[in-house]
Amino acid sequence: MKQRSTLALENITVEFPTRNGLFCALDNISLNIEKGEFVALIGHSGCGKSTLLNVVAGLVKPTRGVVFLDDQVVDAPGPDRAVVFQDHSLLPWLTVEENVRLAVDKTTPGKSKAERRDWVMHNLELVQMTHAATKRPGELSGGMKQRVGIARAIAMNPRVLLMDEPFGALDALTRASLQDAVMAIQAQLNNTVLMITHDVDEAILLADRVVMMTNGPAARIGEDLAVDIARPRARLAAMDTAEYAASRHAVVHFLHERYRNPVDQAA
Ligand SMILES: Nc1ncnc2c1ncn2[C@@H]1O[C@H](COP(=O)(O)OP(=O)(O)OP(=O)(O)O)[C@@H](O)[C@H]1O
Repeated sequence: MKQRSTLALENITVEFPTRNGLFCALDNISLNIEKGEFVALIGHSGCGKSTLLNVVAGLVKPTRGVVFLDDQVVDAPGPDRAVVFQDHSLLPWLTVEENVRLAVDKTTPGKSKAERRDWVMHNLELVQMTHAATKRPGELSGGMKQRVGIARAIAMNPRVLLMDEPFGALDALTRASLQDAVMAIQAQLNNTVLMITHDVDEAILLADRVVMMTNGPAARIGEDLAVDIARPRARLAAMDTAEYAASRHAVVHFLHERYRNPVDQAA
């Protein structure tokens, strides 16, 4: 029998009850992600990306279908799947260090206090935030808060990192610097990642595969594109490759020709 992928979504359908009856958001979606793979999920607003990520996070129960993580059924939130949201969701009354330590305390109960502190600082170092360890979120820029959110997620040592538009609220330069940080961390830790983005360049630069969703209702996976650009990927050099241009063309064609934004179509 064929072995299941590390993360296996099998025939996921999500229907939401609404005042006008059932609304089918996702229709029979199957997706396999291997250990260490970085998958970007892209599609127009409202197609169902967050719903799919929330199913994997255990925050939305599928109407039909099953999610397996290392062959175990996933049907509730758990520390094996850390989520980074667009809004960093740090606790404002705790320092940077305390915010990360909260997650570490929950997920590594066996470690001594000193070990946990070292682990917190190690993860802050990965996102280059040790200098701000004693600051509170209110004293940080948006990009810095998002770095701490990423440190908190990876400090949980999750089997899968789920990112829902993690850089969506940042300006272009800060976004680029965070993308570089995530690529560096990925190269070091070999995380398994599912990331939602609206940004074609971000998807291609970061991901091993770009999974494109059709417009809802009843969204499906329209195309699953492997991005064959060698790693490590230096931004400018990667963008100059023929593979980058071909991948970009495929995604733009999908989003703006085959499955145009339903808002534009209605105009
Ligand atoms: N709890 C709910 N009840 C009813 N409908 C819902 C619910 N949650 C989501 N939907 C609908 O399901 C569809 C998919 O929503 P979802 O938030 O997953 O889309 P998305 O692709 O993440 O959008 P965006 O890119 O704008 O964040 C939308 O039409 C949305 O209105």
